[in-house]
Amino acid sequence: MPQPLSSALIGALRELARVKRLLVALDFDGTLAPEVDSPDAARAIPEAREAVLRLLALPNTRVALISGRSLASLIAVADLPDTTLLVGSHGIEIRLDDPSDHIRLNTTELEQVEVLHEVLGEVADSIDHVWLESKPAGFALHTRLATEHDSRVAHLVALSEAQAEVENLTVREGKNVLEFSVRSTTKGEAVEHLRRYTAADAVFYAGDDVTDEDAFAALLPHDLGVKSGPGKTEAAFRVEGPDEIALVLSTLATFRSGDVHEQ
Ligand SMILES: O=P(O)(O)OC[C@H]1O[C@H](O[C@H]2O[C@H](CO)[C@@H](O)[C@H](O)[C@H]2O)[C@H](O)[C@@H](O)[C@@H]1O
Repeated sequence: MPQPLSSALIGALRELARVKRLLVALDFDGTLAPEVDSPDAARAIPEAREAVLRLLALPNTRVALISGRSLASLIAVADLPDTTLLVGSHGIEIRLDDPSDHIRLNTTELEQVEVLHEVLGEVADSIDHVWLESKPAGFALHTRLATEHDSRVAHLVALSEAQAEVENLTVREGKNVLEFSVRSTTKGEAVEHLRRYTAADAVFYAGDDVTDEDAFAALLPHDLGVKSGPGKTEAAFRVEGPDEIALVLSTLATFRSGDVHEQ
């Protein structure tokens, strides 16, 4: 059962629902989907999925997922209609309305990915319950099931060895994960890109992790940011987790369908 939303948040959602063109941009893990031990097993809770489908069906309303996952992994776990705009790998991979667009790494980047694979693979192989998730432009070193000590060691060794081998590496820390990428983009840049692409008059963004802070920072005064769960944030509002995010999204869909009919 979700916690009720504050009246301030309900008021802000009512205001936001009135704009002509709205972009609803959402993080996936920890926001629509509760955290689980195996990334492949993560799914949006039914109420969140239902609310996303309602928003997707509304006119002048675009829905985007902006995730740290690779695009392929995001497509598999999100399982949403093709009208959903998708951003994977923290902004590196983008699937808009033309699905034929794919990330192409240059020769140097491809070599760097290979070096990273070797270095990080050795770290993962040598520490219990540490494993490597492969992405087109890098890797996520997962330590969720490792002991706290092993996790710290894995992060330290991986960081120093990867940085020694690959120049200008982008490193991001998430929940029980350290991510290495040979390209540098942020969820904030993704929000800006999607704002232009959809010609949105306002943006709603919800996210739970450190990398979502780039997206919150890219919001403008008339946009609305909602943080899912604990941790420092620049978002204007915070709710407890995916159950409450689902309620936020269904409230937005309800307001927006009313406002859309009045237009
Ligand atoms: O930007 P997001 O959509 O929040 O994706 C961030 C990372 O999510 C996945 O890892 C996290 O969720 C897993 C499933 O709940 C969990 O097992 C892991 O500990 C978390 O770090 C995904 O595997 C990563 O690639 C994403 O970058």
